[in-house]
Amino acid sequence: MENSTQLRNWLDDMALAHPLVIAGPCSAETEDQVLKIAHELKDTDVNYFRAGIWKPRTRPGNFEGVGAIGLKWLQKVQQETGLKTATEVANRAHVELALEHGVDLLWIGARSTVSPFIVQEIADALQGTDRIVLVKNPVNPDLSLWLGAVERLHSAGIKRLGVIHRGFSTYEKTKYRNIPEWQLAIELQTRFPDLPLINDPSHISGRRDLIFDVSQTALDLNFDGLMIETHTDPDNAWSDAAQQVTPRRLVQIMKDLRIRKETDQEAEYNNKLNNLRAQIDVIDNQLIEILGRRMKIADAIGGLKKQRNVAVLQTSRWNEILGKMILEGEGHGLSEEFVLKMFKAIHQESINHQEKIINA
Ligand SMILES: O=C(O)C(=O)C[C@]1(C(=O)O)C=C[C@@H](O)C=C1
Repeated sequence: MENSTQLRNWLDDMALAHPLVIAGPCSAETEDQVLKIAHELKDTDVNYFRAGIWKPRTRPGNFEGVGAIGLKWLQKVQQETGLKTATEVANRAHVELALEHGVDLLWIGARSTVSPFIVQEIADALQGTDRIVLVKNPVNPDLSLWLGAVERLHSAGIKRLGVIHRGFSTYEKTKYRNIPEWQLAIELQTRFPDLPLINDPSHISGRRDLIFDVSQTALDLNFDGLMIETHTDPDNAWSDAAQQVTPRRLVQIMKDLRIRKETDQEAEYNNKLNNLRAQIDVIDNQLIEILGRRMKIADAIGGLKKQRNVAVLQTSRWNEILGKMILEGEGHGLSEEFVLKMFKAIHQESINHQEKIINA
């Protein structure tokens, strides 16, 4: 699959004055609940009403969705509010039922995207559909797996495609439920600049107080839309209670978000920008040159260690460097996270250099 401006036709055709908004409860619970939320979202920026019908849960025994009856409630949403509808599909039977019930947008969840077998089954069932199909990132940060799923749908003749960034599972304790790894979304945009990219701040955050900031970051990174879980009584939701917001809060979020344009033609802005970029170019070249010099010294250390048969990894020296550099970084406005990442990469490169020398 190649990038093509046609990939964004379905989104451009909507001619929206704001990012695409998909909102609604994590799960459809009852007909009343679905319709109540939909009516509250009717005259807002919301374009698609979402509700989970089949819920993939981490452990059995939790609420696993109301099943096919919920699709009838989504039809009522269309009739009563004029909102288009969206739901997750995870196998052929889900696809067939969703298509039969006129669901306008279908998405493949993170736990399905990891399995090429499941994705292929869904692609085959969707063959040639004109519905919009979005692919959530796989739970692990694997861009090829994510794009591979999109490719399977593309090969099945599905033209109205897009992706949803919902963050990635991690063993580490962080403030997020699923860490965003924004670099991956940036790389995806570099490879497929025209593939519509939606952010799911609800699953990244896992808690409602982070949703605004995650959404703003997404818009600052040129995302095309947001999928935000919305419930009239979030605390008593049957699934994902902590991360859902009320329709009122959603409206406020949309009002407060600053929507940025991709670029600006104004002369003075461009002059200043070019000047600053020229400064960055000079510094980037210096960085590369200086890192090259550091590696030459590492090579010399490798030579010394070879003579004396000493191990490459020197943990205490390494910890000493890290501690010093974190403090140094702080003084220059650099976060600990960044300094750690950067020095881990430098250390690894240094080890690779020495490995070559010591084993030559
Ligand atoms: O000081 C050393 O012994 C090195 O090999 C250099 C260096 C580094 O790049 O700073 C690399 C590997 C060691 O684990 C510690 C530090």
